[in-house]
Amino acid sequence: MIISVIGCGYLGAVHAVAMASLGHQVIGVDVDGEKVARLSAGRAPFFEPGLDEFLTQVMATGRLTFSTDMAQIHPAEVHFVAVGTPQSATGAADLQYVDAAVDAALPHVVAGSLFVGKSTVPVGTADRLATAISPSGARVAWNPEFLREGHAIQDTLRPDRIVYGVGTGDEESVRMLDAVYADALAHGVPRMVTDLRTAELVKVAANAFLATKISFINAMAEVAETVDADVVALADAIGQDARIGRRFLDAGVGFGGGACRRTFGRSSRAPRSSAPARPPPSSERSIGSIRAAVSGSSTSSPRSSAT
Ligand SMILES: NC(=O)C1=CN([C@@H]2O[C@H](COP(=O)(O)OP(=O)(O)OC[C@H]3O[C@@H](n4cnc5c(N)ncnc54)[C@H](O)[C@@H]3O)[C@@H](O)[C@H]2O)C=CC1
Ligand SMILES: O=C(O)[C@H]1O[C@H](OP(=O)(O)OP(=O)(O)OC[C@H]2O[C@@H](n3ccc(=O)[nH]c3=O)[C@H](O)[C@@H]2O)[C@H](O)[C@@H](O)[C@@H]1O
Repeated sequence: MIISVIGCGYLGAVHAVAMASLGHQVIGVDVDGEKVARLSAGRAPFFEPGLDEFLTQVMATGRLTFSTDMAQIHPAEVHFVAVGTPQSATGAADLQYVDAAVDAALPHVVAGSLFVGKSTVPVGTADRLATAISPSGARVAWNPEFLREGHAIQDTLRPDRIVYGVGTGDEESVRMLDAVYADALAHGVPRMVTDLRTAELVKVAANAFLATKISFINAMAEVAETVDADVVALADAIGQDARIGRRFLDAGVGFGGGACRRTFGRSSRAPRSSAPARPPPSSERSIGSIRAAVSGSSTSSPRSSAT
């Protein structure tokens, strides 16, 4: 297939090279000329193990190019939107880059092509974009990304699941995404088809759950410290329970990754030096933070404020 990737940062650059490695023709577009120049020279603008070598190898096939010129996306059948959605001052995701990218792309897309959102967005974003995009004859799907930095290539080529959020009865988008992900699907990667809102919420829920695990083990670390117990042994022991699992149960200074912070705000735990211990985030605060991430607002309910 012919694919465009709009936004070639961490997610987009890895996605672009991974898709081209599978035989797709890929054009990556970014507003950052320096980033495009580096990628075009086969050098990643960030460190990800193996990415420079992978880029060089795939670019030699002629199937992968990068540009700052949005007009280059014209022949693409599928446009992945992978621009940043940083946390704004209110705690909500800032969607200005998503909106600007779609606005810039629209004059160049052909009827029947498909916008596929990969950026992490508040619920309702895809519906809103679909309204703006439909006059062009293009459609919208949401395909959240779960890659881990440091394992980004492997996670992109062989994710543990693929989620397609599509509009009601939109079989054509499913067919097109199946063609994009044919290799992973042929290797047994599970794929789930949901509505647009569920796909957006799946991503927020996954990050919220991971943040909850870290917050929990950090709270247990404080308890363990108080009673002179060993939190690592504790995590090993409870992690043996298949219902709990050992992963994401390493106590530390609290979650600091971009996505977990976007869901929950600041770090879940102060450094040990800030004793006395303070309680973990209350369920009330956690749910409030999830609401903000879901709705794009720190105060309103998910349904009422989704945009
Ligand atoms: N980095 C990660 O591990 C993961 C990121 N995500 C989500 O993916 C999205 C992107 O994240 P990253 O790649 O980490 O961000 P990033 O900041 O590395 O990359 C974003 C890119 O978008 C470009 N951009 C901004 N406006 C543009 C426009 N109008 N047209 C074209 N390009 C434009 C920027 O120049 C930048 O290169 C975010 O929503 C993030 O939450 C989701 C899963 C994993
Ligand atoms: O949506 C996203 O963008 C990404 O969000 C998270 O990634 P991220 O928030 O960037 O950071 P992680 O590397 O997952 O780690 C979060 C933080 O928690 C800490 N952590 C992690 C695991 C653990 O057991 N304990 C712990 O303290 C890490 O050291 C790190 O500071 C998810 O792990 C990714 O799968 C997801 O794709």
